[in-house]
Amino acid sequence: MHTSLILIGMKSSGKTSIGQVLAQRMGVAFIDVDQRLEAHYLQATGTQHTFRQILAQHGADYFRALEQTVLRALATELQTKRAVLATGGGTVLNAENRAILATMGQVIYLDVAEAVLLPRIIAGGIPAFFPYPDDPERSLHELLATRRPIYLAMADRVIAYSNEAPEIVAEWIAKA
Ligand SMILES: Nc1ncnc2c1ncn2[C@@H]1O[C@H](COP(=O)(O)OP(=O)(O)O)[C@@H](O)[C@H]1O
Ligand SMILES: O=C(O)C1=C[C@@H](OP(=O)(O)O)[C@@H](O)[C@H](O)C1
Ligand SMILES: [Mg+2]
Repeated sequence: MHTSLILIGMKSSGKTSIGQVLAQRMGVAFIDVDQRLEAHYLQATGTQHTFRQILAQHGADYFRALEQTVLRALATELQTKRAVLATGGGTVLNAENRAILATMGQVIYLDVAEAVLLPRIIAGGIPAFFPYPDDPERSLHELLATRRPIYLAMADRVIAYSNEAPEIVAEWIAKA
């Protein structure tokens, strides 16, 4: 079944915020890979941690393995359920993850300029995966240089926006 909408894009591009609004508007379930990862971690360890804490404490390899486990389970779940799925910014870096996402539905890339992303990311706190913690601008620039071609190649649709509210962007996605 190819009816779910999959949101991909850089950290703070609005996948979670827009996805929630979009799912409500469409009357379908909202699923966030990072939230599922937190739930999986809680079940496995008995400890309640945010996805940021899991990444910071256990490192990227552990985080990516957990993310893939969650995605494999979601592939089965979305065979019988229509949803808006918000991925994490790095979910599509893995080839198997990309193949799984492609089976789930229409992939939408939220393409947001660096100048818009940077203040959002700084406001949220520099993520553990940024290569230069003291230079978020350079970190973001390098990450986007690597990731943007992957996001573009994987996307069925590209939604470019800058400071429009999640409600507005959700409306564009739902109407097109
Ligand atoms: N359209 C938007 N306009 C302004 N701020 C936004 C918008 N979308 C998200 N944000 C802010 O950016 C941060 C990250 O948003 P989030 O939805 O978690 O993005 P993602 O899931 O892509 O990392 C949050 O603080 C959120 O309030
Ligand atoms: O870009 C990334 O590599 C990541 C983005 C995060 O999700 P959001 O893009 O929803 O913030 C989360 O999965 C993790 O911190 C890694
Ligand atoms: Mg998110």
